[in-house]
Amino acid sequence: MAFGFIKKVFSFGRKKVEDRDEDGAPLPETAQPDDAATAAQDAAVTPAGATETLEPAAPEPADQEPVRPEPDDEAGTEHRRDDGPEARPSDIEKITARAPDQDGEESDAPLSAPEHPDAKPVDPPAPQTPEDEPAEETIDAEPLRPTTADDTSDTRETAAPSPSAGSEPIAPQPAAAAPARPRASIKKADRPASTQKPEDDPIAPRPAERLAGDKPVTPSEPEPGTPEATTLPEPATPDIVPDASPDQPEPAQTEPDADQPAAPRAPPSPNPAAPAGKVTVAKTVEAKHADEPAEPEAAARPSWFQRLRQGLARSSRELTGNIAGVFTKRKLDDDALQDLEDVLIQADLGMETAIRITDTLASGRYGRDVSEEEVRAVMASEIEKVLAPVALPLELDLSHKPHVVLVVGVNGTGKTTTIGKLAAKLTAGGLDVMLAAGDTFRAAAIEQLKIWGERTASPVVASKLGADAAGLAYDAFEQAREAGSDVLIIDTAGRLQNKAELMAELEKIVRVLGKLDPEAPHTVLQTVDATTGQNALNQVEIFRNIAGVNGLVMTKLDGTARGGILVGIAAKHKLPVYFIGVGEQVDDLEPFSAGDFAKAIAGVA
Ligand SMILES: Nc1nc2c(ncn2[C@@H]2O[C@H](COP(=O)(O)OP(=O)(O)OP(=O)(O)O)[C@@H](O)[C@H]2O)c(=O)[nH]1
Repeated sequence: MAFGFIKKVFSFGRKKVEDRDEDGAPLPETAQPDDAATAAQDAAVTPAGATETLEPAAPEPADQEPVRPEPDDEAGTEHRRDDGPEARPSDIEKITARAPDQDGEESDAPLSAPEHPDAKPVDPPAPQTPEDEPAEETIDAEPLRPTTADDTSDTRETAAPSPSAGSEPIAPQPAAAAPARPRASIKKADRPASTQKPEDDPIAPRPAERLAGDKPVTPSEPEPGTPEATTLPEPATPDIVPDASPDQPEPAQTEPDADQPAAPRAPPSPNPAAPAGKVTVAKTVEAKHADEPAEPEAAARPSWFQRLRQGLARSSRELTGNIAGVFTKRKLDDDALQDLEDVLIQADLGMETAIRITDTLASGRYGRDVSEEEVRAVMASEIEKVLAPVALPLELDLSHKPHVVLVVGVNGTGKTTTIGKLAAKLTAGGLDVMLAAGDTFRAAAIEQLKIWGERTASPVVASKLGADAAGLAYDAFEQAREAGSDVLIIDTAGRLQNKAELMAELEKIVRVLGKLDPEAPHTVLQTVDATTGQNALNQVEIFRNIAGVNGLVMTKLDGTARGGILVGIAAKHKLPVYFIGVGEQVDDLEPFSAGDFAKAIAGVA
C-alpha cells in the first residue's frame, strides 16, 4: 500500500507544485505591519542565502538559558541588532538532517554546545564545491521520482555556490555518489538499507533510525584531520546550510556523512512525492482518497492495544481497584452509586461522565447485586461514548504549502517529542517536512529538535538563542514556502498558562504567521501531559483562547494513574484528540481510538 500510495501522490504533488508557484509568492516586506511584523520582517528579509552555518568548533557557553525577552519587544530585531552587517547573515539557520548516530532518544541535554549566536559562518567539514552543486541539483531532482526537466531548473542551490567550499578536500566520495542519490523523503521507513545510496547511509541505519539518512546528509563533526572549517562569506543563497556544528560530541565515528558534501537540501523543489489535497495522519499518512487497502501491520511488536493497556495499566488499576472496593458485597443502592461517582471523579473522568456511568448502571440494575465486571463494562461503554466524538484523525490540508502546524503547551508536556514523532510519521508518508525551533530560549530544546530533524530527515530552522520566536516562526514559514515543504511544524517554548506575558508572546506568533497566510497556523496542536491531572483542564482552556488550539495530543499516558483526565478534557472541551503518546520512542504516538482507550482504562479485555 505504501508504494502504491506514494506513486499516487507523486502526480498530485506535481500538480500542486505548479499551483504553488503562484501561491508561494512571499509577501512584500512592506506589507508587514506593526510590532510583530518588525520581527518578522527582520527575519524575512534575511535572504535565504543568509542562513547561517553553525560554528563547528566552538562549543561556546551559549548553553545558558537566556533571559526571556519581553514579549512585546519589537520582535526579533532586538536580538539581532548586534549583528554586524556581514557577520549577520541571519539569525536563522537551517540544517539538514544527518544520519543519526544515536538511537534517537531525544535528550534535553544538548549533545553539545549550541551554536554560538555570533558564530562566524563556518564551513562544515564538507562544503560543496561549486562544481558539486550541480550534482546536488541532480540529486534534488529526485531521480527516483517522476520528474520533468524543469524540476531541476529553479533550484536555489545553483545560486548558492559555497564559496570556498571548493577548496575543501574533504569527502571521500564527493560528487560521484551524489547524482545517484534519490531525494530523501519518500518512505524512508520502507526503504531497504540496501537500496539506499551509499552516500546516504554508508552505515546501515539502525532499526530505530530507519527514518534518517535519506535526505541530504550533512557533514558531521569536522574530521580531526580536516582543515579547520573555513570561514566562508555567506553565500548569497544557500537555502540550507549544512549543520556544521560539531555539536554532536557523541559517537562521531559512526557518522559516515563527513563524506557527504554539504548537501543543500532539496531545492525549493516541487516535490512530486508529496500528496496533494487533504491527507489524514493516522498510523501513517493516508491520502484522502487512497483506495489501496491498508497493509497488515508487521506483527512482531505487541499490538497497539496491548501497548495501550500497558501504558494505561496504572490508571486502570487505580480506577478498577477502587471500583472493586465499592462493589464488594454490595447491592447497587444510592450509597454505592455515590461511592462509585466519587471514585470516577477522583479518577479525573469528570462529573459529567461519572454521572453518565452511574445513571446507566442505576437504570437497569438498581437494587440488584452488581459485579465489578458489569460496572467496568458500563464504564467502558460510557467512556467510549464521551470520547468517540473527539477521536478524530489529524487531517492536513496540503493545498496550503506548507500546512503550518503550531505546537503549544505547558513546559515539559512533550511538545518537542511529539513534533519528532509526528515528523517521523509525515516523512515516512512521503511528505516534506520542515521543523522550526521556536523555543528560542532553551539551547537544549533547539538541540533536541535538531536531533529529531536528523532522525526524520527534516530540515530545521533555528535561530540564535534568545531570538524572537515570532520572527523565527515567520522566517521559517517563508523558508518552508520557498522550499516547497508540505508541512511546517513549529515548536514553541513551554509556558505556564498563567504567565500573561508569555501567553502574549504566543499570541504574537499566531498573529505573525497570519500575516503570511490568514489561515495560518492551520493546525494548532496542544500537548497535554496526562500526569498533570485536573490542571490540564485549565491549560486547555487558556491555550485554546490564546492560540486557537484546535487539536490535542495527550502525552505520557504510559505509566500515569491519571489517564482519566483525557475523558474529562474531552467532555469539557470537545476538542479533537488526534494522538496519544505512550512513551518516548518515535513510534509511541498513536492515533487516538475512543474504544481502545475506554476499554484499556476500564480494564475490559
Ligand atoms: N513517558 C513518556 N514521556 C514522554 C512522552 N512524551 C514526551 N515525553 C518526555 O517528556 C519529557 C519532556 O518532553 P519534551 O518533548 O521536551 O517536552 P516540551 O514540551 O518540548 O518541553 P519544554 O520545551 O520544556 O516546554 C522528555 O523527557 C520526553 O521524553 C510520552 O508520551 N511518554
